[in-house]
Amino acid sequence: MTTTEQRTAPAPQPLEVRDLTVRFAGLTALDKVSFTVAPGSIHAVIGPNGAGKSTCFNVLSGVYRASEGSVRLGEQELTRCSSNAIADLGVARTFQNIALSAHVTVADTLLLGRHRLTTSGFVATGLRLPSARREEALHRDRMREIAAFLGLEPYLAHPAGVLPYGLQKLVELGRALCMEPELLLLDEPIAGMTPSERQHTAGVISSVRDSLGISVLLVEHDMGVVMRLADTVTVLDFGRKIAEGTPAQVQNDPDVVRAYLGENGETGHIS
Ligand SMILES: Nc1ncnc2c1ncn2[C@@H]1O[C@H](COP(=O)(O)OP(=O)(O)OP(=O)(O)O)[C@@H](O)[C@H]1O
Repeated sequence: MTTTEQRTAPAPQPLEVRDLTVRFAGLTALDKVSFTVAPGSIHAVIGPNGAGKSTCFNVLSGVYRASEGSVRLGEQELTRCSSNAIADLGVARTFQNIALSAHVTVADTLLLGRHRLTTSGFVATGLRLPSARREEALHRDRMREIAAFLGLEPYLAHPAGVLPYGLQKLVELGRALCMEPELLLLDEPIAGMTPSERQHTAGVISSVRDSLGISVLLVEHDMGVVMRLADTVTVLDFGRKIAEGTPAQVQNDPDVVRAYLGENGETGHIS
């Protein structure tokens, strides 16, 4: 079995966030937040503006350091790991503000996601030794499978940065999937999309769970999509967890309704 194949089916493990606290010069952005992302589930973190969602996301992906608390993927403690080390442990993230190059094809952008799985050394790759060529072919095959899964095959030879925004977001998702993660962190994956792009991407996200068995943690403002996709929803408000449960449970939770009512001053309806 090749290294590539070994990395494609990691045993699913829970992500356990315990008493996560983040302080920025006197402001407590996250206050003892705990939740568990069950293996193979879609877990959403929602909350009004400034609730602490991005801060949480940035700690989980190693961009911010926790002031207190722990984040574990199975037995691995992530809180003191760099972003690269967290990616090596099987956690891939997408970025809200994507910046894909107009000079790099979709295929090469997706292949960037396979970089950390490449085992051939610099010299073998540079000299195009047979072992390096075989490995490259395996990565290209897998990249094509992932592109087909996302519906991106027709665009493989196109420059990524000039595609419509919705397709660029799918390329960004594909780059993360090419890392063969066991946990995918999606930061507002459908923001800025047209209704049909939103529908397609929501379908892709549920297939990531159902067909690939990858756990998904997402931060998303579109409540309709969150309520349709998520198995579990954690609700933050002013850095604290105020509710957690199935979409139906949190939708009817008085604290959640109050938090959103405070924000929009109108209906407090979450849908
Ligand atoms: N790097 C930082 N330095 C100082 N304060 C920060 C920093 N990042 C976030 N904050 C503050 O932490 C709090 C939580 O912000 P965060 O961006 O995590 O909320 P959010 O729920 O993602 O909001 P939004 O939905 O508007 O993106 C806010 O008061 C914000 O101003």
